[in-house]
Amino acid sequence: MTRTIEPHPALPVHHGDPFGHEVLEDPAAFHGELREAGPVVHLARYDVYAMARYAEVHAALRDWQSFESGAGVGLSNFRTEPPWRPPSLLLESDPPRHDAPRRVLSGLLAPRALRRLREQWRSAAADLVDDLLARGPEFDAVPALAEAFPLRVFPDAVGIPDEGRENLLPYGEFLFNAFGPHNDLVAAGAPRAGDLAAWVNAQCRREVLAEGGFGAQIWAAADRGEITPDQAPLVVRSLLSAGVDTTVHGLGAVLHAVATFPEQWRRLREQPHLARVAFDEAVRWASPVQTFFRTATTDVRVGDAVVPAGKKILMFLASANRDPGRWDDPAAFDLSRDPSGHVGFGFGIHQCVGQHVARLEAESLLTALAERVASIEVAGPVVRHHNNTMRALGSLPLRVRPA
Ligand code: HEM
Ligand SMILES: C=Cc1ccc(C(=O)O)cc1
Repeated sequence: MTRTIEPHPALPVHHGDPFGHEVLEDPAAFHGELREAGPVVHLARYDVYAMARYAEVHAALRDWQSFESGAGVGLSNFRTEPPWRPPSLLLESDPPRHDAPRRVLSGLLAPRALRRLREQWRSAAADLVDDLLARGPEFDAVPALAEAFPLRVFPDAVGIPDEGRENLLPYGEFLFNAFGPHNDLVAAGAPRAGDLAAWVNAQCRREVLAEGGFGAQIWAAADRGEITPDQAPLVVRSLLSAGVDTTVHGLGAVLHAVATFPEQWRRLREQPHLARVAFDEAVRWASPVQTFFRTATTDVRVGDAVVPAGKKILMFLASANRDPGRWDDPAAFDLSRDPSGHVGFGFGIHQCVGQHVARLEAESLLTALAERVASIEVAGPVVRHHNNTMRALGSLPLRVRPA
């Protein structure tokens, strides 16, 4: 007999739609309403619970036992409806199933393991920026840099074939929309989802993966018994799922930030070592990954309220990253701030295992730009691209003045 739980009387209710175009275009007001309403708010439209303050989001991300990922980290509950693709062994798993795949990727994607890529990625960034500047001082940074650089370096690092790489961005686009409700964004991508998923799955097979790439290294971990051969393709799939669209929108965010705050670009040029902190500050400022869900494993008390077992909790990472209770002047992109502690890469056992890859991509591109470009300014309308989970730019027209 299913229990019909009415939301707890101490629980504020919000009737807005976090996945509607109004909020996706500019979520700041909605986030502010949720933070002011209380530590947890019932979103009546979807019968889910929202956490938008830094303190609760941070605490819930740490408490994987009360707030599990194994029922999916989207609106859909894997325990009541079939997932659209086999669940991830990292993102959509909890310990103990989560442990070995996580350990394997943590090793492969650790800063010391990425040192072999530094020189290659730096020169790839330099070539990309040289070619771009040779074509003139004005360009749309989304296709020219934010998309072009990850696609130039990451698929090769994984070791997938050249054929069909144009499927990577649309696959990620659909995946991140699919964490939300079946709205117009999911409907638009649904016709191609099966083919895109089939192509991605085919790139995870041992025989197509180039020697020395992350993919081949994952299969080698299976040979060593660190994961099973059945798990290996799914772990490769995690890289192809999480490793492209996220960095595209992370780079878009940092380019948007330095063009919007030109005095910060000047600081970065004076102190090039700030490239890394600039990226983390941009991830805090924009939160390319805006939200993820968890599922309550028991009736969980949050403040005076109780989130009933089995209910979904929407964690507003972007709101936590701009919570005035945690950050001074949160809407400012400021390189003198210490952004550590931001939840743009999550926190706890599921914290982004690819964050060092993302940081190396950003450091490579920002360094190449800082050496060649004296100033960057927005040169036209900045157009947002709506996605149920990601904060993304459709177009970022920039004008640069060469150094
Ligand atoms: C700016 C770029 C990126 C952002 C903002 C980002 C954000 C995140 C966030 C918020 C999570 C936590 C998910 C959760 O708690 O449910 C996460 C997990 C993850 N990320 Fe990233 N990510 C980025 C780049 C990457 C890259 C480049 C890779 C692969 C090379 C990657 C692979 C993963 C994987 C596999 C997980 C799941 C980890 C686990 O569940 O143990 N991410 N990422
Ligand atoms: C942060 C997004 C993300 C998406 C997919 C996966 C996965 O498929 O494991 C992991 C992280």
